[in-house]
Amino acid sequence: MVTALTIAGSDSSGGAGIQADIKTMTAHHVYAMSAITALTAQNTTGVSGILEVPPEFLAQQLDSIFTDIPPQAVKVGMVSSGSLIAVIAQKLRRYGAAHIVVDPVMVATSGARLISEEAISVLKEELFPLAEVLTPNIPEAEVLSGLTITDGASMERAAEAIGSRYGCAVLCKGGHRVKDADDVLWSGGTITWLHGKRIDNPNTHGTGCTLSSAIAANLAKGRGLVEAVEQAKRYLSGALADGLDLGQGSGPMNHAFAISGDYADLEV
Ligand SMILES: Nc1ncnc2c1ncn2[C@@H]1O[C@H](COP(=O)(O)OP(=O)(O)O)[C@@H](O)[C@H]1O
Ligand SMILES: Cc1ncc(COP(=O)(O)OP(=O)(O)O)c(N)n1
Repeated sequence: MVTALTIAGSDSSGGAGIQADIKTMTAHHVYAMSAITALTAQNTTGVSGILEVPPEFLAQQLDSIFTDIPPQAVKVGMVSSGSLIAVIAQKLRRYGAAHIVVDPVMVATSGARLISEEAISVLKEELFPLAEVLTPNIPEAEVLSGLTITDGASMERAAEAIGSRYGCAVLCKGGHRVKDADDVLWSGGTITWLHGKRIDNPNTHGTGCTLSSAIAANLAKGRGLVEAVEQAKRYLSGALADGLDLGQGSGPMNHAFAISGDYADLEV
């Protein structure tokens, strides 16, 4: 079975973070493993608390995983401190991890800040150079590139600036656009637009986590980057279009939209 690992924070409401990643990888028939960086007390209306794991314990989780079931791809999500990022980079290097997707999570939809200022510089120095692809949303791409993004051309410029600086591909996500949901991939000097119809659904909690873990699942299966991103976007759009409506704020998507869940006729 194809295997993948998510290194991210736990979302108690199940729509983002580790929970979204495991659901997404499972929906792709990929065996999902996790290394938890922090617990969040969170629901669809906001984040009320964050409890980071000690760096030594994150290291222990990563050693346990890599020495037993090596993942064929790794997704890195919320990592709030520089010391945790340094541990991740050291372990990914040591074990020669392949197909690393880094979602530079900074702020949740609800407005909660999920990374410290010092951690952003460690992210850039230690983790970005190991990544196959980074997946910033528009505000994150602005922070990382130092450019203002107002349209498709400036999304392309920001993706190129980040990608050429850190030597990896960059998917600048367009969920924060108004009329469409077009994302742009910059990879080795080539621009590929992934056009997405804007779905009229206010429940977008965890879209970024879901997209990045779907990309990791597809890379783990051996797909090339462009195809992995295209397939991931298709999955994300399906989960969003399913129209799940839970909670009082920006709710989660239906990660299981394509799974029947009916095993009555299964012969065992
Ligand atoms: N309303 C929407 N309709 C269709 N796709 C969307 C919508 N909102 C977000 N997306 C898609 O979800 C993915 C995550 O994007 P985005 O919301 O920008 O990331 P983040 O969750 O990190 O802020 C992207 O592929 C984006 O185009
Ligand atoms: C534990 C945890 N990790 C990440 C996020 C942010 O999720 P993301 O999909 O990037 O973005 P939003 O959907 O929240 O905009 C989170 N909330 N919790």
